[in-house]
Amino acid sequence: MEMLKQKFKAQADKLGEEIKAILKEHGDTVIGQTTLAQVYQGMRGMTALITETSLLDAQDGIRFRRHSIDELRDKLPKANGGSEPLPEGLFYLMLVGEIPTQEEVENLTSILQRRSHVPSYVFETMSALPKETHPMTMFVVGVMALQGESTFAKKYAEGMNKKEYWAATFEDTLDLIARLPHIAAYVYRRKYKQGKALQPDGLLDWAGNFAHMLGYDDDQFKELMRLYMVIHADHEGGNVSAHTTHLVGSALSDPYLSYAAGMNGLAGPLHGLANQEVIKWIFEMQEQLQTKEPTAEQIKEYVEKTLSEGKVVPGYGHAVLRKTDPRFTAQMDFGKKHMSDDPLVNTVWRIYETVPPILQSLGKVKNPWPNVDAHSGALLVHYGMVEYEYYTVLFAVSRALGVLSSLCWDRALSMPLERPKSVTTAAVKRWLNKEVQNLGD
Ligand SMILES: CC(=O)SCCNC(=O)CCNC(=O)[C@H](O)C(C)(C)COP(=O)(O)OP(=O)(O)OC[C@H]1O[C@@H](n2cnc3c(N)ncnc32)[C@H](O)[C@@H]1OP(=O)(O)O
Ligand SMILES: O=C([O-])CC(=O)C(=O)O
Repeated sequence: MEMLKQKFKAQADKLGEEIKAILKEHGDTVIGQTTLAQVYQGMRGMTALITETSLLDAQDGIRFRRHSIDELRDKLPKANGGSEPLPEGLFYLMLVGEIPTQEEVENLTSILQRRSHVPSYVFETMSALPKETHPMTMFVVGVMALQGESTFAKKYAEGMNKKEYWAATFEDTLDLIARLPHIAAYVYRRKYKQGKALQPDGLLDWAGNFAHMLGYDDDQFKELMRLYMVIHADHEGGNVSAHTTHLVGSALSDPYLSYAAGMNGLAGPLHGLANQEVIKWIFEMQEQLQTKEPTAEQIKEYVEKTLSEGKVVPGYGHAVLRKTDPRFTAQMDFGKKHMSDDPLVNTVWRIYETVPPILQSLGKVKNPWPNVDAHSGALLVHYGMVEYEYYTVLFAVSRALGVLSSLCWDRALSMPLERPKSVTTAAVKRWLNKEVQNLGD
């Protein structure tokens, strides 16, 4: 742990110096223009954030420290006998910018195991909620219950020096990542498995143990969990969950508060909740059509019905991507390898052939291609995890790796309070009518 922490600090000090030099020489350089449409329409395409852990290309998709998903699947260390990357390795990569060795990943796995204890009051807090509570709500309540454990919050209350913020954030990050699978597994077991919690297996890796605590001991499911935890971890800084975590963290809210805030954003249907919406939508289609494998023609009609009811087709479209999401493709590859004759997985692939031309024909959808959420549920259902309301919790556990390593960077680089300017439409009108010189006067 000390080695990883020192390595991170050394990288952060180096980058901090480079940023100082960049700002000294180029601080006044204009990087783009902002239009009124962008301000009114969700700030699409407006470069306004620095996030070190990953970068999204509209055509090629996400790269983590310049490594594509295919490269990660190839280069990151694997579990014994496995072929999918270990998410601990990706976390290491996002933190320090280097692909770790097998030994470095194994060390990180054991550090996380040692920090994974969750106090019983956290489970008691979650169990006070009615069983019907949405799993994401239970999960975030669990995270919030744990907030009293924050090293950052304790040290801040004791008068911590600014120079120590990064170290306290680092401690909280490791603690929280170590504990999240336990909180998440508790939610699943309580809601769907009569509250029968399963003991962790200290010999397993972080994702393998998570699968085990959920109650899925199939080796292939463990492999799926490793892949799932890698591909959902980060998507640069502007997505709702990453941006929210960063924004809330900028007020020096501790990592527990910041992560919980971000996950409330992930729980929205246009963001992470879309994965549950996809399977719900497909199950409803199967029920309405009375078939497990609808034809392309039947899917087309169902899509048109969805659109005519003023709803979006879940799992399709993206705010940045303009091609099929490589996270979709990675899951398709996993499906072809392990379950190519599964009817639900085949339906997902048939939807992929059917939906893009329909969305394209609307003339307004900027990206008619599938995103990560279009595929994930069908793989989970294959192994028996049919409780789709739970899926976003898996996403949330994975997303912790990205947003929390980013939060470490935020504090190590002394990122300031985020506070952009807003204006009213009345102010916009005054400015357009030339009644005032500057927008916002
Ligand atoms: C992990 C993730 O967060 S990935 C995204 C998960 N979300 C989904 O899959 C939900 C379905 N998709 C969507 O709602 C959108 O594509 C979003 C939210 C992802 C992106 O939104 P935007 O950047 O605003 O998309 P875009 O600029 O293409 O929107 C233009 C129009 O097309 C519509 N559109 C976009 N995607 C879809 C879709 N999948 N189905 C139907 N209509 C769509 C928009 O609703 C909008 O319509 P409007 O002008 O009548 O309001
Ligand atoms: O990038 C986005 O806006 C949404 C997304 O796919 C993610 O956060 O994984």
